[in-house]
Amino acid sequence: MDEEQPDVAPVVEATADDIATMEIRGAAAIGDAAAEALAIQAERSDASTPTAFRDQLRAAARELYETRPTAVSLPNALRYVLRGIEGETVPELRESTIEQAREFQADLEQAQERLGEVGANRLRDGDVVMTHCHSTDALSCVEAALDAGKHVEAIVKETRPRKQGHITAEQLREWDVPVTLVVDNAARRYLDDADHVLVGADSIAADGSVINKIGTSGLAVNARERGVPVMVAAQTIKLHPDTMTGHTVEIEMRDESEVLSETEYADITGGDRADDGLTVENPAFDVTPPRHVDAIVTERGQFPPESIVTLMRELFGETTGEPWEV
Ligand SMILES: O=P(O)(O)OC[C@H]1O[C@H](OP(=O)(O)O)[C@H](O)[C@@H]1O
Repeated sequence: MDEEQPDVAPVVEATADDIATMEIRGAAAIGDAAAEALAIQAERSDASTPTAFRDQLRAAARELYETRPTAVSLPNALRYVLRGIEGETVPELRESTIEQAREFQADLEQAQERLGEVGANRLRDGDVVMTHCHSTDALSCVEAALDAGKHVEAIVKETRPRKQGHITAEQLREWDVPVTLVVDNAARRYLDDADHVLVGADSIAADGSVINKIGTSGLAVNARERGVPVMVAAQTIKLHPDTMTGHTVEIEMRDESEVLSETEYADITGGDRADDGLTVENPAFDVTPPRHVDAIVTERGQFPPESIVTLMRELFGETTGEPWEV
């Protein structure tokens, strides 16, 4: 007999869809949205028993989890909320879920602010940062430096295929930071004008590897060659606990349509959609080894990448498992 699927609020499905299509994007924003969706699921739950309530929440968590595989802020957010829930009755569980989600969201905001202050210490008055993609953690370092009265300029990489560099440029211009926008291929040339490479992270592995937007690793190699320090801004929810037990981080492969439009595809294949000889690969992230990273800046201070595992153990212990296994 088929078991009945627990009811998941439509808002959870909508959030999952927005994460998958990148309407909601950026590791911190994804974690925040996931916590919010669980809070709304709890608020709107029609469960009549505590077991049914928990089943619904677990189903919601699964749906959110299955959207994008690389940013660990998503499972970390789900774990934080689900593991903190207490109560014997449905109203108690409801209240506790909402409280946990709000606590997570508040911590997230505070952590980013604190991280910004830590990261700003690395930026001197007059420094030029080169950015890749759009990271709110990275930008919080610039914001804090500006608040401290420092002048900062930026070389912003466009970041193909989705050009999130434009979002970075927009934010920096709002803050009146002079911006030079360059295509990704021009990065090496402009590294000579940069004092720092400043990027965010979707996940940090136990060995200090940084998983971030595709193109970060090449940029870091070039920066090392040019003697430009690489600074990674990542709140501790970007630390990937599974990597402490040897798991690797899955790299999301996205649709080829982000790389080639239908017309471009047709131009290459002469109109043949079913050309087996043409493969388009679109990995969203890559892995930068710790030897190419100078510092990981978190709300708990800055760390050489090789020592990040100490902080991971302190924060997560050795526990792993799927977020809904509580
Ligand atoms: O959490 P914050 O610092 O905002 O962003 C962290 C990272 O998330 C983004 O991924 P995507 O654009 O969601 O694929 C970028 O790779 C960025 O560096």
